[in-house]
Amino acid sequence: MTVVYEKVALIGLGLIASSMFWAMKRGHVAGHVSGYARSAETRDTARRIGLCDTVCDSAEEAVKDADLVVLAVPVGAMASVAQAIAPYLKAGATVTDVGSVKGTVLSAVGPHIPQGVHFVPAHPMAGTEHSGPESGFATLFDNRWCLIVPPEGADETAVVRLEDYWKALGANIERMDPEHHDLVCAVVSHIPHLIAYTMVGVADDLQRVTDQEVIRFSAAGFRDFTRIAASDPTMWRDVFLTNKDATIEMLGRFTEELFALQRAIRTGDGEQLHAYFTRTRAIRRSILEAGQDTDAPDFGRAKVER
Ligand SMILES: NC(=O)C1=CN([C@@H]2O[C@H](COP(=O)(O)OP(=O)(O)OC[C@H]3O[C@@H](n4cnc5c(N)ncnc54)[C@H](O)[C@@H]3O)[C@@H](O)[C@H]2O)C=CC1
Ligand SMILES: O=C(O)C(=O)Cc1ccc(O)cc1
Repeated sequence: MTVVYEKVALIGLGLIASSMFWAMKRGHVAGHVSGYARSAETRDTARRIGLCDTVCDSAEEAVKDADLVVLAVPVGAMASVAQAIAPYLKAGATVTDVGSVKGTVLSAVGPHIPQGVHFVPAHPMAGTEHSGPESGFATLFDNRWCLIVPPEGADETAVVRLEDYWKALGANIERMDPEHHDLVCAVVSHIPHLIAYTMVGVADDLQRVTDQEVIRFSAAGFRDFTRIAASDPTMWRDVFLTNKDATIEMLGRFTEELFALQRAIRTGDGEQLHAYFTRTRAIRRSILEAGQDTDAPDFGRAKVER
């Protein structure tokens, strides 16, 4: 495979950045990868496991001469990181991010990007409940979607180059506008996480009256919820704080449906329940047919060979 960017800088060295690094190495997608993480402990870990060609002690040093700068920090930290690196960006470079929310990133990061530097946000629709520099693996993005969300008037050559980069990491790409992105992600990712957090919280409350039975007898469905509810608290706090409108809107629809099902149970309307569950089963089948089933229970996924 050919090198898409000669020098790539990764800011934030967690699950997504480390997976990008291993995928870049696998496909020879970048000539040189530098990395920076805020904590000295993360930088030490990165050096120990060979994550990045150079681990820098400042963001300034990491982005120097970079053709692509990837912001891979929680959404709430994107703007301050962009502000800090702005004076050191090379003319003609591209800044991208991998944040789970796009409207806020565009409005908060965009103003910090200097003239002559391209800004092309992106969002890989792939992840796990694990975080940190040791959780990444090269195959994370294989056959998964990466949504590309260019601001109005973005340079087409820079956008296509970033798309080529994500394809080289194994992903399929699709362009979206930020409002649509945030609505779609509220449905397919953000609300499901909120529901998982709530279900596990309810079970934890109940545990106090059921003498550990929730843990002892937990069935597969509940275990799937606990996997999702083990996701990084900082990352998910930021997702809900920055995708407020779409999540509130979708949560409203969700509670309406929940009340409808509650009513069907109370009134003994088996037909309605059966019809509903038949419809949702078909959705699962269509996901499997599309080959997007990498979220099936697999508690050892992060141990996949890098
Ligand atoms: N975890 C997932 O499944 C997915 C996450 N994302 C997005 O990717 C981004 C990164 O997520 P992960 O790699 O999972 O997170 P992570 O928690 O594994 O890594 C985050 C990194 O950012 C650093 N960081 C945190 N606050 C910072 C700050 N204020 N300044 C500088 N560095 C800071 C941390 O030290 C760490 O190195 C987030 O914006 C998240 O929304 C996107 C797709 C999937
Ligand atoms: O682990 C899971 O089930 C996920 O849903 C991963 C994920 C988390 C956040 C994103 O913005 C995209 C994908």
